[in-house]
Amino acid sequence: MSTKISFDGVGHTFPIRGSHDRLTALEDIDLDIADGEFAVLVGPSGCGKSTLLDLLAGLSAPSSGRILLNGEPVSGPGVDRGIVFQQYALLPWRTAQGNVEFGLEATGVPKRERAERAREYLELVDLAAFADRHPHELSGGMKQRVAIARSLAYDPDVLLMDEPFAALDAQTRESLQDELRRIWRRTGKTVVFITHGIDEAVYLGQRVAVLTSRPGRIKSIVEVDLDREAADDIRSTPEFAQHRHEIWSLLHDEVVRAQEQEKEAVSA
Ligand SMILES: Nc1ncnc2c1ncn2[C@@H]1O[C@H](COP(=O)(O)OP(=O)(O)OP(=O)(O)O)[C@@H](O)[C@H]1O
Repeated sequence: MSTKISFDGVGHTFPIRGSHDRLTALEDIDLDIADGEFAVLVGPSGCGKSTLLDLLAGLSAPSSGRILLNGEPVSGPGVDRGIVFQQYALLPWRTAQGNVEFGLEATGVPKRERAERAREYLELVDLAAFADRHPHELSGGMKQRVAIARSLAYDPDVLLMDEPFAALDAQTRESLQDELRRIWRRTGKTVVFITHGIDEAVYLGQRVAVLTSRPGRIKSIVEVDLDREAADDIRSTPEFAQHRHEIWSLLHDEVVRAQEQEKEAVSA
């Protein structure tokens, strides 16, 4: 399968307030993601996951190294990448339909086609019946489905998801995980998904990249090899538990180190 995204020696630093030093958030990230792959990034708090996604989204430029999308350096945001954040970022004064159409307005899709396409993507996330509702009339899970529909409606190549289900209750999260896998299989998009949840990573990812504590580096990449047809409840199988434990073990030391870093930062 062809490579869709390449992180090639990517590093990123931020200025530290009141100091001439800089904080190294990411260091020497090398990672290739294939066209159509579902890649998950996990790592301790503050290790640079969101920074990595922002760089891929083109919201900022890496301090070192380069990021290639379809072989071309990322030089800014583009409609080839859809982003879904933890917070829904929906426009409160627009209906679900209006929110999905909003993404299409910027891309110059004619009005009638916008309405049709928004309808189609609301159907894809099972929300056609709620097209006329405003965000305050929707549950958290529904809002996040609208956000996913909005990102998919302008047909990006790549879907970037930064802890999109973190604010949801456990049942809603699991049903959205199923829905996302179904959408991914149906659309063939490349997905880069950030999470704190090990179960979520194993359930969703074809590969899970585990990052170190700050500065974030790739510690290990775990291939998730599950026979999803074999069990109704895949999360309770021994294979699932084995993958879960492998990632947990890789993360454990990094989380301890990240907590120490946090304590040092508070007492500095
Ligand atoms: N604009 C900024 N200016 C200065 N420091 C920043 C900035 N953005 C992020 N950082 C720092 O860079 C490091 C990485 O942050 P980032 O948000 O990418 O981590 P993360 O892994 O996504 O964390 P979490 O899992 O808690 O969301 C943190 O130490 C953070 O404080």
